[in-house]
Amino acid sequence: MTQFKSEFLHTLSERGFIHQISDPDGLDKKFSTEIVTGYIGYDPTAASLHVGHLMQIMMLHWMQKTGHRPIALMGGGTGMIGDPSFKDEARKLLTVEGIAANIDGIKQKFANFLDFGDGPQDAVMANNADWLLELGYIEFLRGVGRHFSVNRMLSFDSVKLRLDREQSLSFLEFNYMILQAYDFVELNKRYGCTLQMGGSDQWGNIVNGLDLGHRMLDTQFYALTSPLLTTASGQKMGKTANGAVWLNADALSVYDFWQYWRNTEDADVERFLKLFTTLPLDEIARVMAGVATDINEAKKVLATEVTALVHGRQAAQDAATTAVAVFEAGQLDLSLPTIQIGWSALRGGLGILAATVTAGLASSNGEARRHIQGGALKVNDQTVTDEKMSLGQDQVLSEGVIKLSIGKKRHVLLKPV
Ligand SMILES: Nc1ncnc2c1ncn2[C@@H]1O[C@H](COP(=O)(O)OP(=O)(O)OP(=O)(O)O)[C@@H](O)[C@H]1O
Ligand SMILES: N[C@@H](Cc1ccc(O)cc1)C(=O)O
Repeated sequence: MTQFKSEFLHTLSERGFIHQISDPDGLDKKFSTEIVTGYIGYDPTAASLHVGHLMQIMMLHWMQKTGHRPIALMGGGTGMIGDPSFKDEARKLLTVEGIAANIDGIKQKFANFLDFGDGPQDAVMANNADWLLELGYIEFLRGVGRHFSVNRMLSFDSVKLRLDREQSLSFLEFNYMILQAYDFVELNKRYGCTLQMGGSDQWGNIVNGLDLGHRMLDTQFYALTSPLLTTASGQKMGKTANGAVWLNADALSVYDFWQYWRNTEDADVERFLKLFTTLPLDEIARVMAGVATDINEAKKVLATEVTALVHGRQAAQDAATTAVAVFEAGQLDLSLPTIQIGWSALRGGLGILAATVTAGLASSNGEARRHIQGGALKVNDQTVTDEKMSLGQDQVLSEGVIKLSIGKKRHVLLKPV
């Protein structure tokens, strides 16, 4: 591990955030001697950010914690195009209304991690729609486009895959790199920003910005990327069989979010404590020292700390309490994720396959059937063996709900209304 002198790079390095830096010594010196302004961009591709983005948010958080100024950039303009980096096909084009709604959805979470304001170390929220949407085409090509070599743009790994497979890379997508590079220049003009960070898939886009800063402003910019995380078993971090692990509670319940972390593989616990919590390293060492007797305690600390950062301490503690009630005391806990169903559906008899899909515990009847065949599906803690079973009023417990479970850890309450 490189020994950095600045608190920011030292912190990032010892917690496992650094994949690549464009000029490590120069950047270290800069962080040691001045307040640095740096940014990360987030395209509004969904109404919530997911756990993959969390690492990128934590980097901004550490920037501010160590006395620097982070910018969270919403990609209201770049979201109109879609970043082709390492994607094997074009993303679906988002509508203008969809982008606005997604930005509303993802914006709020940043306040849990950053303090926004007008002071020199206060975080800034910007939106590249403010400058990208009003660019004049010819003027832009003459002012910015002339600095880009198509030959070089085609040489980046981020687009190689498409070209090698002879899959189409539209001209629209090909422009993405230039616009992200231009954002860097614009953020420098507006806020004195000299650093761009992102996941390692962003390297190509970021170094294009470095070149453009040099050519247009004769200013040195810096790039810092984090590794793209995979779990110990090789899965892309943040994606589960049921979809992404969203940060917004209306997209994934706080309880399910807590459970995701509680289910961390043993080999990932320490790494994730460093990346996704703000616990000091000596505290993490203390937590890990207890692992020899019970790694589950460390997983609970991880789950509660990450959930507290993302959803607040109270919600995290409630989720932890619910989990204890559900797994350790075997009680029915009414704060489990609950889905309302009509009484009329229940009176007519609700097929177990449809009920499992409605509860979100399977994405299709076929998957629900496989859960039953594997002995994983339970109704009110009783294993279901008959896929023709139907749920009726008899299954409604005194608490007014029917409990559906897959295995020991996924539970949903169906509440007839
Ligand atoms: N597993 C991860 N580890 C670290 N950073 C990640 C991870 N996943 C995503 N990111 C960061 O978040 C940004 C957005 O990622 P990405 O575009 O892959 O997410 P997405 O919108 O959910 O797309 P998709 O589902 O198509 O992969 C990336 O540029 C990357 O920097
Ligand atoms: N390209 C980034 C988002 C981004 C957008 C604009 C920027 O200036 C920087 C980054 C991503 O796909 O995650």
